[in-house]
Amino acid sequence: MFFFRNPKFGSATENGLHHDKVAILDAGSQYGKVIDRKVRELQIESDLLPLETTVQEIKEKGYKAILISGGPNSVYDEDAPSYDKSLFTANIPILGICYGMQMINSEFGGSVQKKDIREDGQTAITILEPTCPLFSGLSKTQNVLLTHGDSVDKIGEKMKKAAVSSSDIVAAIYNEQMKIYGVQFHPEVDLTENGKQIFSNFLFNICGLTQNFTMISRKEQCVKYIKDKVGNNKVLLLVSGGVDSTVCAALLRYALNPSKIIAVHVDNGFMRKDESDKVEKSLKEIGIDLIVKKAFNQFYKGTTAIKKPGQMYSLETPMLCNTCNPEEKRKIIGDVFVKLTNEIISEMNLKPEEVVLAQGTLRPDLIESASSLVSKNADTIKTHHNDTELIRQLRQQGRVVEPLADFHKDEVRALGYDLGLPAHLVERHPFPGPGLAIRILCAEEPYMEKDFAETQVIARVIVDYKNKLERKHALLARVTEATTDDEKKELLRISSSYEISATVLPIRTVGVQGDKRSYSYVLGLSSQVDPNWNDLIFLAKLIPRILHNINRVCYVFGGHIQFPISEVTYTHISNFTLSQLREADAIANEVMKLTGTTKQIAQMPIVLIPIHFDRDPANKVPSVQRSIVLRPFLTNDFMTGVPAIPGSDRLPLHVLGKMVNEIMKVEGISRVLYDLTPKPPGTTEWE
Ligand SMILES: Nc1ncnc2c1ncn2[C@@H]1O[C@H](COP(=O)(O)OP(=O)(O)OP(=O)(O)O)[C@@H](O)[C@H]1O
Ligand SMILES: O=c1[nH]c(=O)c2[nH+]cn([C@@H]3O[C@H](COP(=O)(O)O)[C@@H](O)[C@H]3O)c2[nH]1
Ligand SMILES: NC(=O)CC[C@H](N)C(=O)O
Ligand SMILES: [Mg+2]
Repeated sequence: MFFFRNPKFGSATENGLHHDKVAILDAGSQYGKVIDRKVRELQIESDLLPLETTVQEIKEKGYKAILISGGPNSVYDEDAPSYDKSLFTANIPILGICYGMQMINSEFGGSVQKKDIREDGQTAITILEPTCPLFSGLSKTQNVLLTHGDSVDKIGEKMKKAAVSSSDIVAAIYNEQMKIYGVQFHPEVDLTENGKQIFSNFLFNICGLTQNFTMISRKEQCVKYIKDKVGNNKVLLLVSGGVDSTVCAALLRYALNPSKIIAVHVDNGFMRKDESDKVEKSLKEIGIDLIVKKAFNQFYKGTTAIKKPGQMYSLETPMLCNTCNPEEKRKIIGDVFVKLTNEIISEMNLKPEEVVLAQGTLRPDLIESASSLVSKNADTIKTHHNDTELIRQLRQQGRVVEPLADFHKDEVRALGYDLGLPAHLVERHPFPGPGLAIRILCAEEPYMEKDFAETQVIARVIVDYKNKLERKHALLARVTEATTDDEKKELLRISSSYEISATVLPIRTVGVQGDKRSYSYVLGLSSQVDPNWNDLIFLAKLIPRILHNINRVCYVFGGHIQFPISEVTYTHISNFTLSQLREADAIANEVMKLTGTTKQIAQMPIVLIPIHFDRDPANKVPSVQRSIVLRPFLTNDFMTGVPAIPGSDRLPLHVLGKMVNEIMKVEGISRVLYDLTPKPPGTTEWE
């Protein structure tokens, strides 16, 4: 079976020494490749293998330790992915992460259950066993990333509880003699502050591995890969002007004769204000002449064939301009990109079989799209435009060149500098290929399921905790049972200081919880006085933990929201909505540029949502007003991240105030919102 180890990157080393190797068994985590990366950063060779890999194979191939990743499934489900049960008696040290820990616990006779509390985001855990070798050298309290809905209930026989979360959920288990360890949190991501130390404790102190694996220069690996893949063909490179495609262009230039490279920029009509002109100029500066293809109509009226679950055949979607479903929008856009490249090839009188397609695809694009290139068990969080069905078919034919497919954004930037690219290109904020089209939240009717009303009530109990406690509100237990004593104290303090309103918005956005896609409501918080931002950040972390159908929490500027919201403004991608969003996006970016804020923030999606606030529900005339969301986001590798806190060095309040005031002047804008949600549970983009 073709699996995982990216064959193009082999396992070559410079020093020719024997290496201790680690097997990473993949249960479908969003972070499998991040585990691999962290292990390699510690100079240990690793291979990402399917979860069902047998102990025999692991032994034959000489792996000295096993890491089991997280994954979207539940161990108690009948269709949970299978694995070799003798893993745990094979005398090979094991570290199970999240789903991996839940597997260990069940295997040792313990129980794993879906609890009322979910934990998604950075949380403090307490180490109960200071002598546990996994936590050697660490202080009692650790900030870690948790993202799970299932939790260990009864601890497995022979296992000892090593740590608990602030919600008193088991955070680590172990058996020191058997060298078997499980952590509910994710030591591989940046949001686990001492993750590297934990890996180092496991790999060196517990497994006794030797640190001597050095990869050959990644630049040289890329060059070899490009030469092999392109061979005697020409290469048509899709250049958005973003970081990845610019670095990819520079790599192709470094590896190939320029006459072999056709660089195409597509102006799909969803770019930012004046973006395509700027891209053409800046690529010229680094010696790349772009063919610019204007194709607004092709995208706007684009369709694609999609096979839905239960359907026998693929059916053609409606046109993009009539489509609301974000996954369908993404698939149409991705496929139109491919159709366009075919047109360009024939316009240039080239033979399709003599041209390969190059893209600046990165590791997270493939992980989130659940590409079989990276995992068999992963859930699709969102289909990136550069990994749609048509692209997958071309890949199978060996016609796609993606030298950066094993990289994360921060690694691409390092390579960009290595190739001599200027900082203003390397440090650009990412901008998704489908552009503004996936930042216009389209809707024809409100999303209000059976749970809408109850969710609204519980959200109010949370933000008005003090009063609801005094009046012994009927749904109080939903909050008290899901919170710790410290959190209850915080809620009491916050709700005593000033009045915060909570309004569920009848729209859906995409998120990621426990390695699974979520697609659910947004909660808007509002207040008459200026908010305390740290309190709001606390609420934004807590609320999705109690209300799992809320995957995003925003602050809504402009005083208390006047009425509950039960309608949406009919919204599709159109010239008008595009121009509204383009204007708001240009304002936010200009303010960031003028105030030197751009480099303090990793990315700042600006999103148009079909919500008209403060509208008397008695008014039956359809609304034409919409709102704008700001999403200032901090991250390195885009797999996890946190919102920038207003008033911090990252985003001074006067800068934010200026953005909000200016955006409110855009025609047809009702209010401006600020997305306070970490990833997980909210992804960077809303769709
Ligand atoms: N407008 C476009 N024209 C041509 N190619 C595009 C366009 N948008 C995206 N692509 C292709 O899709 C790939 C993935 O897009 P993505 O946004 O992830 O990367 P990028 O635009 O190169 O960098 P960044 O993540 O910094 O925006 C690009 O590398 C490029 O090959
Ligand atoms: O080229 C792209 N095509 C896409 O379809 C796409 N979707 C998300 N993104 C970018 O990926 C990063 C992670 O995004 P999320 O946290 O929203 O999943 C962020 O940087 C997003 O902007 C895309 N880039
Ligand atoms: N990230 C994970 O591995 C999640 C495991 C399991 N699906 C849960 O939600 O608990
Ligand atoms: Mg881009």
